Amino acid sequence: MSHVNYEQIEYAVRLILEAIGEDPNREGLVDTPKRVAKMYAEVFAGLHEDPKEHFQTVFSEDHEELVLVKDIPFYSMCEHHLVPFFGVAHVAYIPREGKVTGLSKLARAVEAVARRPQLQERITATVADSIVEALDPHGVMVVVEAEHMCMTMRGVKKPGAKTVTTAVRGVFETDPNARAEVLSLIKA
Ligand SMILES: Nc1nc2c(ncn2[C@@H]2O[C@H](COP(=O)(O)OP(=O)(O)OP(=O)(O)O)[C@@H](O)[C@H]2O)c(=O)[nH]1
Ligand SMILES: [Zn+2]
Repeated sequence: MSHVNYEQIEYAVRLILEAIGEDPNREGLVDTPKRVAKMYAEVFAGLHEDPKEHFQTVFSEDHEELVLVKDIPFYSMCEHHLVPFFGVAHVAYIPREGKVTGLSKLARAVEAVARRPQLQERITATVADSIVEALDPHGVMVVVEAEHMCMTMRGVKKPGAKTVTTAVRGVFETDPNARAEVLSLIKA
């Protein structure tokens, strides 16, 4: 179910078009408010989603070694300017006592958290914390690399600049070798 108020977005977009000096009734723009409402419903669909819900698929597999899903593409919207930032997330964890989740669920959690007005740091930390809470693993490490359109197409205008954020929990906080292993696997 969508929590988005389509009519309100349509009304607001019409106002913005007027405010920039456009004619919202001209042919090319007449359906734009509707399209934008539909797009916002899609790109903000994760707002009321709890990423932990995705970790209900748990396999009792006796694997207490590193699991890394890397290069998970994501698109999000920066909460300051409501323009996209996008890149890849790498999610690593070390399961405890047979609590191994489905690999796709790590990507689903990234997707749920990215589809909100966001900060890159918050995506990184929320994904890590949701895995800790749901699976109680030995450790979690999340690395996110992204390009922010608010830094490329406007403002400081630095296309190509990449922001890298990390969140480490459990053994990754205390063991530099564990962190180094993940980083070398991400680079490999
Ligand atoms: N920490 C953090 N900052 C972000 C993120 N996305 C965008 N920003 C920054 O948010 C800041 C907002 O700064 P403000 O000074 O309030 O807004 P502004 O005048 O539009 O800033 P400029 O982008 O420098 O033109 C900018 O420095 C953006 O680069 C993010 O995910 N994390
Ligand atoms: Zn921004």
